Amino acid sequence: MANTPHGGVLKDLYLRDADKYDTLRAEADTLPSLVLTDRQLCDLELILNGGFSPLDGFLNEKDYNGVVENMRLSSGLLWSMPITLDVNEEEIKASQIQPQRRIALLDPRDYEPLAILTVDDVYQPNKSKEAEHVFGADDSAHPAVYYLHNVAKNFYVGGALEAIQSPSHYDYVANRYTPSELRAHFKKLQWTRVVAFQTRNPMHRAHRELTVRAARQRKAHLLIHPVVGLTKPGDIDHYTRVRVYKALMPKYPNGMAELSLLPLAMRMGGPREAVWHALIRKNHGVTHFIVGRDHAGPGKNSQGVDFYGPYDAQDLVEKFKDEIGIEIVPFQMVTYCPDSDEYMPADEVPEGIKTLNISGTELRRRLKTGLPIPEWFSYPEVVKVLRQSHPPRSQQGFTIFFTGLHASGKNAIARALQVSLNQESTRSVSLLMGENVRAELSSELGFSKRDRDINIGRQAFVAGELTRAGAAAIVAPIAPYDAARKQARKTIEKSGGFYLVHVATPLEECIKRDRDSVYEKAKKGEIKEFTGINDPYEVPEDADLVVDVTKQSVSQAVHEIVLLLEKDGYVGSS
Ligand SMILES: Nc1ncnc2c1ncn2[C@@H]1O[C@H](COP(=O)(O)OS(=O)(=O)O)[C@@H](OP(=O)(O)O)[C@H]1O
Repeated sequence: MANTPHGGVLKDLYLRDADKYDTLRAEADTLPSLVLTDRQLCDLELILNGGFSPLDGFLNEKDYNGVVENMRLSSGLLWSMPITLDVNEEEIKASQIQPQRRIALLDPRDYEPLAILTVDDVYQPNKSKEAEHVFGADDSAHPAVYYLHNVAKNFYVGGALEAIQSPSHYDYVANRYTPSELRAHFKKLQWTRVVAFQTRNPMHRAHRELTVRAARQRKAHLLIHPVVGLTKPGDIDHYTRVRVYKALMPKYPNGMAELSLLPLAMRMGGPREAVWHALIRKNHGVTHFIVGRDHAGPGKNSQGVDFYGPYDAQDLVEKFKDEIGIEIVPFQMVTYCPDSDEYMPADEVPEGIKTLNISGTELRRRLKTGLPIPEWFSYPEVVKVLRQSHPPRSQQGFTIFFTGLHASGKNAIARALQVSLNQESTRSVSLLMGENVRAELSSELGFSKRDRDINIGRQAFVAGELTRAGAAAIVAPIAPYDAARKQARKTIEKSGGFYLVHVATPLEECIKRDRDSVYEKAKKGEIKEFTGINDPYEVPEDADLVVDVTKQSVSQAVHEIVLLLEKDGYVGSS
């Protein structure tokens, strides 16, 4: 028998409201609407499918205060995380949000109506108090506290929901189970004791050993239940992680474990989050839940100290275990003992026995540099997936962003660099020359500061996309403004390497080299806003390389760029 939902009844609002679909769908078109944020969308999905039972809407002020202050809803039921619908004043006005009003809640990706909210109240939270009580400190080094103060809007709207439809998913659809579906699945499999494992990271051998030990100890089956909603900023993307989980699943004995993806928006709230996670798993029908060391930990606070103690989460779930109604399986991380070639819980390793581990940082370093990842640590199938998503520098994209005056030689160097890079077979090389860009991408733009900034922004966007796809992008605009260049660096660095090369050939030399006599025309006033003559050029102080064709040949300049790329591993290594 699957576990009883929290509060006794699974609040599957899809099932409850299925008969009213046509009416609710038609009503939604007549109502004021609110477009959900990404976090609200995750929360809504779990309210509608019963994952957050007993909630059947976003918290009103009374429930919110109870949850913040005492981890209790006004019904007295335990609930540790405030699930709130934050709005701003404009939205309150535009959607006429006030008690008794009905509001259609829209999916931010396609504006489909997902639910109708009947407003109970609109209230202004004390965010610092929420931070202190829920997350333990009003410190923006905590990602949820940062979100609270910098992203969440200033008013919360409470009220019950009626379900219209679930948000559409286009990835790993077959692996997404609602609580009702999972309960039916367990029934079909005749699973009565199920231990769930929560994760937001790739899984390796240690996790497989840990979960199998938990299942063995409790004579239970295993549910691998990773979060694919929102996790900690900087985490490995969920596409890669799900590929990893799928590669790992065949390593369990047949019939022992199932994989289901949870569209949860994590808060990294440590102890309170562990209680929340346990309640969510209970709603999914699970009977046992693994809580490890530093469960859902956000890392260090602004003083460099961990927000929570390593066992705070285990302690809090233990304190409320009767009310949570799911058996908690506390777990030490298992560690590898090379002498006996086995994994053991860290606290059971006899003194003097050698252990090995590879930290997340070390793993990222090995992926980045292409260094081997030993088989005792992970499965070759898992490593293959990670390597595909984290190719070594030699397979990553980069952008060489030239800046310099007209006729400085940047075009000649850019063309020569393209030819030189074409010798490598690893990536395609795209050259965005100023004149081509002006003809194809920015044909309506002139040379005002605003137009130049737009022009650079467009090139940065294209170069960023090429870089992300693993190509080498060479751009060669004048790019006279520091702020626009810095913005370009910011845009492109998100996708791969970025190098600013200043072609610093002096103006007098550029004028001498100018075969079309454009500088002459500019001096005579025939061309307006001409860089170097009657428009500024801000010399970069952050160039990764400075070249000057009065001091070096084109081929020497190209060689210096290649040396720069080689130093960082983009060319020349396997
Ligand atoms: N007013 C004015 N100022 C500067 N440059 C001018 C101007 N009018 C036309 N041109 C010619 O336009 C070419 C490309 O300019 P860019 O797109 O690189 O300029 S910017 O980066 O947007 O500032 C640039 O050519 P290249 O330097 O050969 O790329 C200029 O010759």
